[in-house]
Amino acid sequence: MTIWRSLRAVPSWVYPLACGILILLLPTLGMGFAMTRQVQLACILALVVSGLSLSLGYAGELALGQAAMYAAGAYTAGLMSIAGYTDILLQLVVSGLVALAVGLVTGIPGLRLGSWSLAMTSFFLVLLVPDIIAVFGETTGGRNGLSGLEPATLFGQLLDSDQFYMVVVLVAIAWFTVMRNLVVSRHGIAFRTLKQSPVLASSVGVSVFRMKLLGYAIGAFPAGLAGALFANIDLYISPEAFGFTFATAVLAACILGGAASVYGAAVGAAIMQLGPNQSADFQEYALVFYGGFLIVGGVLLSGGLAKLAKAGLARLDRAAGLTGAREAEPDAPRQAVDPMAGQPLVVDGISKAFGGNQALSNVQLRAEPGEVTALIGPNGSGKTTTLNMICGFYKPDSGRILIGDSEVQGLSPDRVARVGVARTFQTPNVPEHVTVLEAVASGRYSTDRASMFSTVLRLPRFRKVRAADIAEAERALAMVGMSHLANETATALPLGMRRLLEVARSVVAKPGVLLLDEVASGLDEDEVERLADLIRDLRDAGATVVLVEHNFRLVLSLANRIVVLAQGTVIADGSPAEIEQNPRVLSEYLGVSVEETGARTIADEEAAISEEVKS
Ligand SMILES: Nc1ncnc2c1ncn2[C@@H]1O[C@H](COP(=O)(O)OP(=O)(O)OP(=O)(O)O)[C@@H](O)[C@H]1O
Repeated sequence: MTIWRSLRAVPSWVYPLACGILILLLPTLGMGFAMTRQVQLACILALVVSGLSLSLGYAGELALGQAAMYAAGAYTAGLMSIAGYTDILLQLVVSGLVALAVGLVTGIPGLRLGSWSLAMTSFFLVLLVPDIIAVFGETTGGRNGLSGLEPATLFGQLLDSDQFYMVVVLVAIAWFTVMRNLVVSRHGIAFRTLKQSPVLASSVGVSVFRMKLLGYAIGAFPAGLAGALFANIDLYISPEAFGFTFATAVLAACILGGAASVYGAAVGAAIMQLGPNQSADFQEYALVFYGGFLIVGGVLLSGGLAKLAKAGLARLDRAAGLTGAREAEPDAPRQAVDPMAGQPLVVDGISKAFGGNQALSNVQLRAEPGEVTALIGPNGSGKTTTLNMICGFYKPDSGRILIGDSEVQGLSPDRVARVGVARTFQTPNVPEHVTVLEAVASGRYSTDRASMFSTVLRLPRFRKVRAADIAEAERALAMVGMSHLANETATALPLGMRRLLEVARSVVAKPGVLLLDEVASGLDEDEVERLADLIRDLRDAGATVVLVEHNFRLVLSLANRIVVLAQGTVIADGSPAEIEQNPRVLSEYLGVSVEETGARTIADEEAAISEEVKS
């Protein structure tokens, strides 16, 4: 176990890099031509599969178009070679960019239409590839294939087979480094968040359309690189290599290795290429095999080999005492809340109808910095619709919403988030496979931008933003008393902790307006008390807090101002003392009249009801 601990102390990127270097040296270790050719084909397949991982495993978009982008890359390189541009670096760059362009052009309509459209358009794109190649037969060689390619060169020097092998492996190492850097970054977390919940992603400032398109289009780039390398292996390409069977093989390798895993793509591709693909009989029945595997593997091997490997690692870590199921410490001390620059929120006469259902009519509400404004009302009265309207998930039919001086009605949710609105959800929404610290840091996506370019190259800008993300997330966790849970898996936390995590994620970007949607529901009394203290601290630090809550006693203890909704209209707006005595509120909210109850307040009524429930 000491050995295991020492091995785990080594940074995790060292192992795949060491594997890559070993593969690079295989010819010098005596590996023969036939085998090195298979290794090259495995690297090429791994590049294509890795592109699919990005869009399917990380951005959550099923798209089979990688085969078409692979073809685009191969034919670009092939035509360049015939035209005398044999430099492999030039071919790689141009083929990658052409594939990226194909990804962008084919991804935009598919993603605009939403739902399964990208899966369908990319599926048809793959089916069309042989026909497109045939239509441009004079240039592409049509169904007979493209021959007459010149051997690849590098800086004017002809590459022999060993040197070309090194190029293939180095390109694969370079791409997997890029992929790893992208995934281990705020963009990688944004992809995971998007896959889990587009609503959550947009509420932290991620543009869902842009991010999905980026996932699909960036995934096209390695397919283009793979195509350029493939064209130079046999110096001949034919349309059959890019058909539906290949697309299914890519999908099968992706599922086998684990779609949401950087190196799973390489493992899945290696197994496919060095295993079944070697048999001529298999080639004949490949589609049946892949189809069968996708059905069985999709069910039995969800998460792929990567998931099994992670489970094995976790078990060994536990055995070595490196991690342990840590008990939640609800009484861990909280740090003070940093000053917050809250903005006034004005909801000015918004109305919204869903078909014939008038969910909101002329709703007015105002929330000030340094105050808790509670929004209450019976089920279906329009509280969540009002929050969704403020966040940009619904567009009001009429009326205005102002955050400070900025009008936000009609803006998309990610833009509203960037103006400074943060929220928690009725059911805590936490992405899978991320740590508590990463989940909290994801709330800063719309602040301190670090481009994907600076991220994959680990430029100073990326390092600066990452340091700020970690520092702010640590402060937010200390503020909610969860510092000790920073490295735990976020989804493994109990409900109360996940609610606190959401509060931390909401405040980490110092929002102008903080919307808390039924944040106390499902919590026990101690947890509610702890949460109430936190909300008070946030209020005192200057935050503008809007609290949607059914727990009326909590509302009374926290709110500076209460707005009561019933059937989509504001029926009362005032201080807790005023609202508590308001006869209309009493009758609408609890369905009792003042005559029946004497001069009792809502809190009394709630207490009486909960007594009845207990007995
Ligand atoms: N997307 C939608 N499509 C159609 N109707 C909707 C939609 N969202 C909300 N509604 C309707 O709008 C009205 C207000 O619902 P809303 O969820 O805002 O109420 P609420 O006060 O938040 O209720 P609860 O306390 O149960 O969460 C309801 O009649 C609901 O059916």
